[in-house]
Amino acid sequence: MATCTKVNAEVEEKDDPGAAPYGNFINYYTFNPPENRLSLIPATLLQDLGYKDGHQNTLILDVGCNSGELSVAFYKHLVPVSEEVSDRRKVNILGFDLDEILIERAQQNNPLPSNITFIPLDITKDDDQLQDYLNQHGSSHFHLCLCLAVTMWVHLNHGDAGLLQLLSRLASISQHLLLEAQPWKCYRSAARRLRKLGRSDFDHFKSLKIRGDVAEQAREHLERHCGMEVIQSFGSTTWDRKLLLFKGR
Ligand SMILES: C[S@@+](CC[C@H](N)C(=O)[O-])C[C@H]1O[C@@H](n2cnc3c(N)ncnc32)[C@H](O)[C@@H]1O
Repeated sequence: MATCTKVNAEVEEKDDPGAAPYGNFINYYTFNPPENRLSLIPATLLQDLGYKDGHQNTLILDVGCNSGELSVAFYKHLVPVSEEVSDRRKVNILGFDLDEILIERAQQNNPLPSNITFIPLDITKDDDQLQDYLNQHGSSHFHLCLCLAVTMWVHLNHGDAGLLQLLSRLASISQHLLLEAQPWKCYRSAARRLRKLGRSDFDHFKSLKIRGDVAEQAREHLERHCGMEVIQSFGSTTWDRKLLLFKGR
């Protein structure tokens, strides 16, 4: 319990979470630094998934990348600076977020613009940009998709159907999916924060049928309806959230 509540307390002090109804906190990485997740993910992940030896081009998608710090740190974690330039060219990340200001910051601070691209995009809207990116890179899918700390925001703002559509869409364009779903206690905290600010509740909070163990229900959907299966669990983050790796069957 402590982790989520602590974070929420910090958020309440540092900025106005009511102004971040999509989880688009302006200083997210000051209270959840990339290391919190990266310490659980092996630096050999791409080799482990069979992507580095002779693979032409490895494409990674970072869903809801906020200001891009985790995308950059993830890239550096998996592709060490010491590697040959030709190897670096083979791994590309596309990070996107619905918040254009966060994406501008990500673009301005991007240390590897030939490998990492940031674009503004709302995943709940039909958009050709992901397909365009895949076409440009001559691939029919992303090899690895990161969906970290995003599911709750799509769920609260777009309901059960929105959450399931998000998972289905990501499964349809990814070979592997690394998922960190926020647990139910975070939903309650997010809704409480909004109420405390005198704003109306998230549109869907009270009517959600997917509640309780959200990560488990996300897993069931991916396995039963999207042709994916869990191949690894990287344990739980310091915020008590599971990091699950799925693979398309
Ligand atoms: C809590 S932050 C997590 C950032 C990052 N994924 C991480 O784990 O470090 C959630 C991010 O998801 C973004 N987001 C929420 N709904 C989205 C949507 N429909 N499309 C794209 N981004 C979205 C928010 O703007 C926010 O930056």
